[in-house]
Amino acid sequence: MQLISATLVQQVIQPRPTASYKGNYGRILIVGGNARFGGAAILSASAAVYAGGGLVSVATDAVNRDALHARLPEAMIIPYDDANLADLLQSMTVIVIGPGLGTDETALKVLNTVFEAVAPEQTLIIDGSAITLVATHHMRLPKARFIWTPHQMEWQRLSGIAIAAQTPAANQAAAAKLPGTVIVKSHRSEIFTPTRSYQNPVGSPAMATGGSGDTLTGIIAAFVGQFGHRDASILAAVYTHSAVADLIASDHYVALPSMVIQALPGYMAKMAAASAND
Ligand SMILES: NC(=O)C1=CN([C@@H]2O[C@H](COP(=O)(O)OP(=O)(O)OC[C@H]3O[C@@H](n4cnc5c(N)ncnc54)[C@H](O)[C@@H]3O)[C@@H](O)[C@H]2O)[C@@H](O)CC1
Ligand SMILES: Nc1ncnc2c1ncn2[C@@H]1O[C@H](COP(=O)(O)OP(=O)(O)O)[C@@H](O)[C@H]1O
Ligand SMILES: [Mg+2]
Repeated sequence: MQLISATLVQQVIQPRPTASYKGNYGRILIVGGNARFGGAAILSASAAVYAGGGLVSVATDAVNRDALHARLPEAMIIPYDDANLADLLQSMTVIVIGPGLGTDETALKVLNTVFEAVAPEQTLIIDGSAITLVATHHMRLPKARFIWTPHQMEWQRLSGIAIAAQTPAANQAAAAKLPGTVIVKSHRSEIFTPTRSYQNPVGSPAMATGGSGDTLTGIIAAFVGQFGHRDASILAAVYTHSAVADLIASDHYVALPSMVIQALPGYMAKMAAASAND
């Protein structure tokens, strides 16, 4: 299993071309946030904006509108039960579904809408409640460029492998049965692409707080939106999430998701400058 390195991150995060605009950096839709877990969608969307996503929209429970606008005016909003959701989905580069979505009937309906609308060239990041829904309802998967981001319990539900039996070899075999890339999150997350496996060498228990995984989904979405859907973009996103948290944890006991999000543009500027100096 190969370790992800800072060098790879510097290769991925390049200075932006002068002649570019928001349309060059990805159209991202975050689908999630029910009445109870609105914060998860706000964190995911905030991470996508602060990690450089060009245009970020959120499909969420209507009750989250004011909080999202107040916290993140850069994001656009649509209620996730709006009849126009299917049309909006078709214009996206990257779709994240699951942070705070919940697992009730509304959530299942929203997930079905996304599965019906998604096209093969679109990136679909499946996280949180959406993983639990796919696992419990044994849902048929559409054609798309999948990225799965289960924590160990979600991975147990999806793969059938008990947490204690989640060895790299067992995880790799189960990941190979799923389309796309699987990120099995833990204190040392493992990333399985269709052909290779990697481990994230950074990160700490300062990240062990609700919302850390929601934040990761937004960073992955922004990196794929800006730097293309390739293994390097996904690996660099995983590393960046933890490396930023490590910087914060050097003088803070906890690296809260909101703190990580705030620190993303500064970290990315340093990586881009390092890549420009190579
Ligand atoms: N601010 C918010 O609105 C937040 C909403 N969240 C959302 O809440 C929904 C439920 O997600 P949860 O992950 O809380 O619930 P889950 O029920 O999916 O997983 C939590 C359960 O798994 C167990 N577990 C074992 N190993 C674990 C591991 N390595 N990591 C995490 N759990 C492990 C826990 O003990 C617990 O019983 C998701 O949609 C999620 O996105 C969470 O992200 C927390 C923050
Ligand atoms: N002890 C730890 N060391 C390193 N990273 C951790 C640790 N605990 C949690 N993380 C990271 O935090 C994130 C947690 O994701 P998840 O459980 O989905 O959070 P949530 O759903 O609450 O947002 C993952 O990226 C995981 O790798
Ligand atoms: Mg999660």
